[in-house]
Amino acid sequence: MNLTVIGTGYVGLVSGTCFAEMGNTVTCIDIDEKKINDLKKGIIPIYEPGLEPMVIKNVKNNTLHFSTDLAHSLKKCDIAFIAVGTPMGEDGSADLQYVLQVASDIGKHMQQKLIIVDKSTVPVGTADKVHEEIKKQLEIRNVDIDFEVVSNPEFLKEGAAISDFLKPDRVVVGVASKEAEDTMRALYAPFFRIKDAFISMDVRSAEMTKYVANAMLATKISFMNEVSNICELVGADVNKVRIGIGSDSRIGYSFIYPGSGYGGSCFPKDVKALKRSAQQHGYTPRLIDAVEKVNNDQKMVIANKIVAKFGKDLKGHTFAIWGLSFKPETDDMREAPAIYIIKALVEKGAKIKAYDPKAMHEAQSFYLKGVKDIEYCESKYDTLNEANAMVLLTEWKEFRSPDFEEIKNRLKEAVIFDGRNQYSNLNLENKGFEYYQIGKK
Ligand SMILES: NC(=O)c1ccc[n+]([C@@H]2O[C@H](COP(=O)([O-])OP(=O)(O)OC[C@H]3O[C@@H](n4cnc5c(N)ncnc54)[C@H](O)[C@@H]3O)[C@@H](O)[C@H]2O)c1
Ligand SMILES: O=c1ccn([C@@H]2O[C@H](COP(=O)(O)OP(=O)(O)O[C@H]3O[C@H](CO)[C@@H](O)[C@H](O)[C@H]3O)[C@@H](O)[C@H]2O)c(=O)[nH]1
Repeated sequence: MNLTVIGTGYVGLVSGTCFAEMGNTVTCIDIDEKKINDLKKGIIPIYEPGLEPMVIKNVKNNTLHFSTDLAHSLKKCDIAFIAVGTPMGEDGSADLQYVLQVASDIGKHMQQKLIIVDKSTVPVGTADKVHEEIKKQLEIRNVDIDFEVVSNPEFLKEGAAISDFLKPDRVVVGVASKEAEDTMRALYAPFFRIKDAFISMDVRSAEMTKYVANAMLATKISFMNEVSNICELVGADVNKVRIGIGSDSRIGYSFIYPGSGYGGSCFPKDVKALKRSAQQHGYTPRLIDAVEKVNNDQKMVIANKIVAKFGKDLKGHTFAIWGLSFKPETDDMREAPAIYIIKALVEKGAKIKAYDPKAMHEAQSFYLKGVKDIEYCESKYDTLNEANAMVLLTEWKEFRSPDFEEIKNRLKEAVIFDGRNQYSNLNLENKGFEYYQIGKK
């Protein structure tokens, strides 16, 4: 098929590349000219394992193209995907301005029958708004072209985006016609070599499914974080409790890791948007509200432990931060707990020495820009010199089994704050460390 993917960010670039990999001819469109020019030169704007070689291969094979010219791409197109951002608006609801701008652009330029697929995460009812906007533009042009708006929310995780897209647990598609369903089924058929996981439903239910999936996962995390705080008070070990409950197949092990709270470009904004949607319909969501509140507090648990150990005034103290991105295997720092924790420590007078395998540029140039007293180091060990403690915030693989003798030799005091419980099994106290983790005293 000939596909146009509009919005070449995490979702658009990964989806477009994977569709090309499966034999389709794809044009990825963006309004960011620099991004498109870079991509044409083989420069990939994000770090995502496996993405770069796949982009380069498909560009070489002429199956993947990058352009800013939507009108041209729509001339020969069977399906157009909308994959632009839906950031948090001022009142917490999803900001639809980019989605509706794209709808308007499609309406201005489409030439023949088209399926428009909404891949961005959007509130229930957005497909109707996209439909209206396209229809409005067609009426202005005084043309009558057949089209359908389909919902196809994306469930990929950053850091594992390529494998999630190529081997999805399921593909959810919201359609109004059998024809659109058949086309979407044919597009995704090559992704289901082992087991058919294509789920079709009505458009509104598909739109809702995306928010509910993210809110459910966020709920599991906040629940475990709340449990971790109780564990500390009653003298239990959350790491053992996690294994104890996860072994029940009804509960399962996934997404019950306690830590410094969930971050990223999705959970924080999508939980808020679902809450806002409910409120707009006159319902006060209590559980979803609590999920958000627990998460906001959880980001500060490690900072509070540091204050409890070193005092409220952290002047003259230096902390070695290991990990800045919101999770491992990505350079994405959107809503990363590290932003909040570092700012809280600096506000109390502390100096920071930070290292992250991939996210230092993002931190320096944007997310922690202007925050004084941060030194970015070339390696994890370089952060430790003159530091009062090491603070682990992202569980990158290279942090998993470090040389603890080296850590002890370099630190001023042998103190570790572990915001992701990476070393909970290692008996660091026996190695001479004062060790603080989440959910165990
Ligand atoms: N990042 C994820 O892991 C993930 C996973 C699943 C779903 N989602 C959802 O997918 C959507 C996109 O997220 P993202 O992380 O890829 O966003 P992103 O910010 O990385 O990328 C969005 C891109 O859209 C471009 N854009 C904006 N307006 C445009 C226009 N009028 N025409 C063409 N391009 C335009 C921007 O320049 C940008 O490159 C969001 O709704 C998000 O919630 C994201
Ligand atoms: O047990 C866990 C699992 C995750 N996290 C945190 O939760 C956040 C989100 O992690 P993850 O879900 O792995 O990454 P995302 O890339 O944000 O992916 C989520 O958000 C995407 C965007 O909507 C969805 O497509 C994915 O299905 C959904 O997992 C991160 O800060 C993690 O550290 C925990 O604290 N404990």
